[in-house]
Amino acid sequence: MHKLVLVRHGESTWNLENRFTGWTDVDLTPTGVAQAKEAGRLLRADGYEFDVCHTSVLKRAIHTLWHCLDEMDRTWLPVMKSWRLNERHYGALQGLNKAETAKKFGDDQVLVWRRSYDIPPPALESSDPRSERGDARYARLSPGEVPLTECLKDTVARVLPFWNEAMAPAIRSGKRILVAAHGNSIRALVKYLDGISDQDIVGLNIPNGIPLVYELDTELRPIRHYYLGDAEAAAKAAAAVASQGKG
Ligand SMILES: O=C(O)[C@H](O)COP(=O)(O)O
Repeated sequence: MHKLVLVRHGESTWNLENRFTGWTDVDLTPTGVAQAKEAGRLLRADGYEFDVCHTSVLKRAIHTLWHCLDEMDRTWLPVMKSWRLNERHYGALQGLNKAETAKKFGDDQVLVWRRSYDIPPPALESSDPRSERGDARYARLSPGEVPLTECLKDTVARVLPFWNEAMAPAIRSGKRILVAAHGNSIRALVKYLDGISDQDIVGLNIPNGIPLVYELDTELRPIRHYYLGDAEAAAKAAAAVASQGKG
Protein backbone atom coordinates (compact mmCIF):
# COMPACT_ATOMS: atom_id res chain seq x y z
CA MET A 1 0.00 0.00 0.00
CA HIS A 2 1.26 3.47 -0.86
CA LYS A 3 0.31 6.75 0.81
CA LEU A 4 0.00 9.98 -1.18
CA VAL A 5 -0.51 13.19 0.80
CA LEU A 6 -2.19 16.18 -0.86
CA VAL A 7 -2.55 19.56 0.82
CA ARG A 8 -4.26 22.62 -0.60
CA HIS A 9 -2.36 25.85 0.16
CA GLY A 10 -3.26 27.74 3.30
CA GLU A 11 -5.59 30.74 3.13
CA SER A 12 -4.34 33.26 0.59
CA THR A 13 -4.91 37.03 0.56
CA TRP A 14 -7.46 36.61 -2.23
CA ASN A 15 -9.16 33.72 -0.43
CA LEU A 16 -9.59 36.16 2.47
CA GLU A 17 -10.92 38.84 0.11
CA ASN A 18 -13.06 36.15 -1.62
CA ARG A 19 -11.61 36.92 -5.04
CA PHE A 20 -11.23 34.48 -7.95
CA THR A 21 -7.51 33.78 -8.01
CA GLY A 22 -6.54 31.14 -10.58
CA TRP A 23 -2.99 31.78 -11.81
CA THR A 24 -2.66 35.12 -10.03
CA ASP A 25 0.37 34.77 -7.81
CA VAL A 26 -0.89 35.98 -4.43
CA ASP A 27 0.68 35.01 -1.10
CA LEU A 28 -0.59 33.45 2.11
CA THR A 29 -2.25 35.42 4.89
CA PRO A 30 -0.96 34.98 8.46
CA THR A 31 -3.85 32.52 8.90
CA GLY A 32 -2.66 30.68 5.81
CA VAL A 33 0.84 30.44 7.26
CA ALA A 34 -0.59 29.10 10.53
CA GLN A 35 -2.64 26.53 8.58
CA ALA A 36 0.48 25.40 6.70
CA LYS A 37 2.39 25.01 9.95
CA GLU A 38 -0.52 23.07 11.50
CA ALA A 39 -0.49 20.76 8.48
CA GLY A 40 3.20 20.10 9.15
CA ARG A 41 2.49 19.52 12.82
CA LEU A 42 -0.23 16.98 12.04
CA LEU A 43 2.02 15.13 9.60
CA ARG A 44 4.90 15.10 12.07
CA ALA A 45 2.68 13.98 14.97
CA ASP A 46 1.43 11.06 12.86
CA GLY A 47 4.98 10.09 11.92
CA TYR A 48 4.77 10.82 8.18
CA GLU A 49 8.03 10.80 6.23
CA PHE A 50 8.51 11.85 2.61
CA ASP A 51 11.12 11.32 -0.09
CA VAL A 52 10.06 14.03 -2.53
CA CYS A 53 7.64 16.95 -2.62
CA HIS A 54 5.67 18.30 -5.57
CA THR A 55 4.15 21.75 -5.84
CA SER A 56 3.07 24.39 -8.36
CA VAL A 57 4.88 27.52 -9.48
CA LEU A 58 2.58 29.75 -7.43
CA LYS A 59 3.89 31.14 -4.15
CA ARG A 60 0.81 30.30 -2.04
CA ALA A 61 1.46 26.59 -2.65
CA ILE A 62 5.27 26.87 -2.53
CA HIS A 63 5.18 28.76 0.77
CA THR A 64 2.63 26.29 2.18
CA LEU A 65 5.10 23.51 1.41
CA TRP A 66 7.98 25.45 2.97
CA HIS A 67 6.10 26.06 6.24
CA CYS A 68 4.87 22.49 6.32
CA LEU A 69 8.37 21.08 5.83
CA ASP A 70 9.85 23.55 8.31
CA GLU A 71 7.41 22.33 10.94
CA MET A 72 8.48 18.76 10.15
CA ASP A 73 12.18 19.74 10.20
CA ARG A 74 12.40 18.36 6.65
CA THR A 75 13.25 21.49 4.66
CA TRP A 76 16.07 19.53 3.03
CA LEU A 77 13.65 17.33 1.05
CA PRO A 78 13.82 17.65 -2.76
CA VAL A 79 11.00 19.72 -4.26
CA MET A 80 9.72 19.49 -7.82
CA LYS A 81 7.72 22.51 -9.04
CA SER A 82 5.45 22.33 -12.05
CA TRP A 83 2.99 24.71 -13.68
CA ARG A 84 0.87 21.58 -14.23
CA LEU A 85 -0.07 21.67 -10.53
CA ASN A 86 -1.19 25.30 -10.72
CA GLU A 87 -4.71 26.25 -9.70
CA ARG A 88 -7.34 26.13 -12.47
CA HIS A 89 -7.09 29.35 -14.52
CA TYR A 90 -10.15 31.49 -13.77
CA GLY A 91 -9.98 33.57 -16.96
CA ALA A 92 -11.63 36.98 -16.90
CA LEU A 93 -12.98 36.24 -13.40
CA GLN A 94 -9.48 36.50 -11.90
CA GLY A 95 -9.50 39.38 -9.41
CA LEU A 96 -13.29 39.66 -9.21
CA ASN A 97 -15.06 39.17 -5.88
CA LYS A 98 -16.97 35.87 -5.85
CA ALA A 99 -19.98 37.11 -3.90
CA GLU A 100 -20.28 40.27 -6.04
CA THR A 101 -20.01 38.11 -9.17
CA ALA A 102 -22.80 35.89 -7.80
CA LYS A 103 -24.97 38.97 -7.16
CA LYS A 104 -24.36 40.10 -10.75
CA PHE A 105 -24.72 36.75 -12.58
CA GLY A 106 -26.56 34.60 -10.02
CA ASP A 107 -25.39 31.84 -7.66
CA ASP A 108 -26.15 29.14 -10.22
CA GLN A 109 -23.94 30.70 -12.89
CA VAL A 110 -21.06 31.11 -10.44
CA LEU A 111 -21.49 27.49 -9.31
CA VAL A 112 -21.21 26.43 -12.96
CA TRP A 113 -18.05 28.49 -13.43
CA ARG A 114 -16.51 27.24 -10.14
CA ARG A 115 -17.49 23.61 -10.05
CA SER A 116 -18.74 22.32 -13.41
CA TYR A 117 -16.53 19.93 -15.36
CA ASP A 118 -16.52 21.28 -18.91
CA ILE A 119 -17.86 24.85 -18.83
CA PRO A 120 -15.01 27.40 -18.55
CA PRO A 121 -15.31 30.90 -17.09
CA PRO A 122 -15.16 33.75 -19.64
CA ALA A 123 -11.67 33.92 -21.17
CA LEU A 124 -9.12 36.67 -20.73
CA GLU A 125 -8.17 38.61 -23.84
CA SER A 126 -4.53 37.75 -24.64
CA SER A 127 -3.81 41.50 -24.42
CA ASP A 128 -5.29 41.65 -20.90
CA PRO A 129 -2.62 42.76 -18.38
CA ARG A 130 -3.80 39.86 -16.17
CA SER A 131 -2.65 37.35 -18.78
CA GLU A 132 0.40 35.31 -17.70
CA ARG A 133 1.70 34.95 -21.28
CA GLY A 134 4.66 37.24 -20.59
CA ASP A 135 5.49 35.70 -17.22
CA ALA A 136 9.08 34.35 -17.15
CA ARG A 137 8.08 31.18 -15.31
CA TYR A 138 6.00 30.10 -18.33
CA ALA A 139 8.64 31.10 -20.92
CA ARG A 140 9.21 27.48 -21.97
CA LEU A 141 5.53 26.77 -22.55
CA SER A 142 4.10 27.13 -26.04
CA PRO A 143 1.83 30.21 -26.20
CA GLY A 144 -1.21 27.95 -26.40
CA GLU A 145 -0.24 26.15 -23.18
CA VAL A 146 -0.59 29.35 -21.12
CA PRO A 147 -4.36 29.38 -20.71
CA LEU A 148 -6.69 32.35 -20.97
CA THR A 149 -9.30 30.34 -19.03
CA GLU A 150 -9.79 26.73 -17.95
CA CYS A 151 -12.68 24.45 -17.13
CA LEU A 152 -11.86 21.56 -14.79
CA LYS A 153 -11.59 19.26 -17.82
CA ASP A 154 -8.74 21.45 -19.10
CA THR A 155 -7.09 21.29 -15.68
CA VAL A 156 -7.37 17.49 -15.63
CA ALA A 157 -5.77 17.42 -19.10
CA ARG A 158 -2.67 19.30 -17.91
CA VAL A 159 -2.41 17.71 -14.45
CA LEU A 160 -2.58 14.11 -15.72
CA PRO A 161 0.71 14.23 -17.68
CA PHE A 162 2.41 15.25 -14.43
CA TRP A 163 0.69 12.39 -12.60
CA ASN A 164 1.63 9.88 -15.32
CA GLU A 165 5.21 11.11 -15.88
CA ALA A 166 6.29 12.24 -12.42
CA MET A 167 4.00 11.30 -9.53
CA ALA A 168 2.87 7.76 -10.41
CA PRO A 169 6.35 6.47 -11.37
CA ALA A 170 7.80 7.92 -8.15
CA ILE A 171 5.09 6.30 -6.03
CA ARG A 172 5.49 2.96 -7.85
CA SER A 173 9.23 3.11 -7.12
CA GLY A 174 8.38 3.41 -3.43
CA LYS A 175 8.84 7.14 -2.97
CA ARG A 176 6.61 8.83 -0.42
CA ILE A 177 5.22 12.04 -1.91
CA LEU A 178 3.85 15.21 -0.36
CA VAL A 179 1.97 17.48 -2.78
CA ALA A 180 1.17 21.11 -1.97
CA ALA A 181 -1.23 22.39 -4.61
CA HIS A 182 -4.55 24.12 -5.15
CA GLY A 183 -8.26 23.49 -4.69
CA ASN A 184 -8.95 22.69 -8.32
CA SER A 185 -5.71 21.00 -9.30
CA ILE A 186 -6.37 18.66 -6.37
CA ARG A 187 -10.02 18.26 -7.48
CA ALA A 188 -8.68 17.36 -10.95
CA LEU A 189 -6.34 14.67 -9.58
CA VAL A 190 -8.92 13.31 -7.13
CA LYS A 191 -11.54 13.13 -9.90
CA TYR A 192 -9.14 10.95 -11.87
CA LEU A 193 -8.02 8.78 -8.93
CA ASP A 194 -11.53 8.14 -7.60
CA GLY A 195 -13.25 8.06 -10.99
CA ILE A 196 -15.70 10.74 -9.86
CA SER A 197 -18.37 11.47 -12.48
CA ASP A 198 -18.61 14.82 -14.24
CA GLN A 199 -21.84 15.38 -12.33
CA ASP A 200 -20.58 14.40 -8.88
CA ILE A 201 -17.40 16.47 -9.08
CA VAL A 202 -19.58 19.57 -8.73
CA GLY A 203 -20.03 18.74 -5.05
CA LEU A 204 -16.33 18.35 -4.18
CA ASN A 205 -14.61 21.19 -2.32
CA ILE A 206 -11.08 21.05 -0.86
CA PRO A 207 -10.38 22.96 2.38
CA ASN A 208 -7.25 25.07 2.86
CA GLY A 209 -4.22 23.58 4.58
CA ILE A 210 -5.52 20.21 5.80
CA PRO A 211 -3.52 17.13 4.72
CA LEU A 212 -5.63 14.78 2.58
CA VAL A 213 -4.19 11.25 2.68
CA TYR A 214 -4.80 8.79 -0.14
CA GLU A 215 -4.01 5.13 0.48
CA LEU A 216 -3.31 3.47 -2.89
CA ASP A 217 -2.95 -0.21 -3.81
CA THR A 218 -0.05 -1.57 -5.86
CA GLU A 219 -1.90 -0.48 -9.03
CA LEU A 220 -2.27 3.02 -7.53
CA ARG A 221 -6.02 2.54 -7.15
CA PRO A 222 -7.42 4.35 -4.08
CA ILE A 223 -8.23 2.09 -1.14
CA ARG A 224 -9.46 4.94 1.05
CA HIS A 225 -8.81 8.58 1.75
CA TYR A 226 -9.14 10.82 4.79
CA TYR A 227 -8.16 14.19 6.18
CA LEU A 228 -5.71 14.31 9.06
CA GLY A 229 -6.88 15.96 12.26
CA ASP A 230 -10.50 16.73 13.11
CA ALA A 231 -12.74 15.26 10.39
CA GLU A 232 -15.64 17.53 11.40
CA ALA A 233 -13.43 20.61 11.09
CA ALA A 234 -12.31 19.48 7.62
CA ALA A 235 -15.92 18.97 6.51
CA LYS A 236 -16.87 22.40 7.90
CA ALA A 237 -13.94 24.04 6.11
CA ALA A 238 -14.90 22.36 2.82
CA ALA A 239 -18.49 23.58 3.23
CA ALA A 240 -17.14 27.10 3.80
CA VAL A 241 -15.27 26.86 0.50
CA ALA A 242 -18.51 25.88 -1.23
CA SER A 243 -20.36 28.89 0.17
CA GLN A 244 -17.73 31.39 -1.02
CA GLY A 245 -19.52 31.53 -4.37
CA LYS A 246 -22.88 32.69 -3.03
CA GLY A 247 -24.21 36.22 -3.43
O1 LIG B 1 -8.52 30.24 -7.55
C1 LIG B 1 -9.29 30.54 -6.63
O2 LIG B 1 -10.10 31.46 -6.62
C2 LIG B 1 -9.31 29.65 -5.40
O3 LIG B 1 -8.06 29.30 -5.02
C3 LIG B 1 -10.15 28.45 -5.73
O4 LIG B 1 -11.34 28.99 -6.00
P1 LIG B 1 -12.70 28.17 -6.02
O5 LIG B 1 -12.78 27.41 -4.71
O6 LIG B 1 -13.71 29.25 -6.16
O7 LIG B 1 -12.58 27.26 -7.21
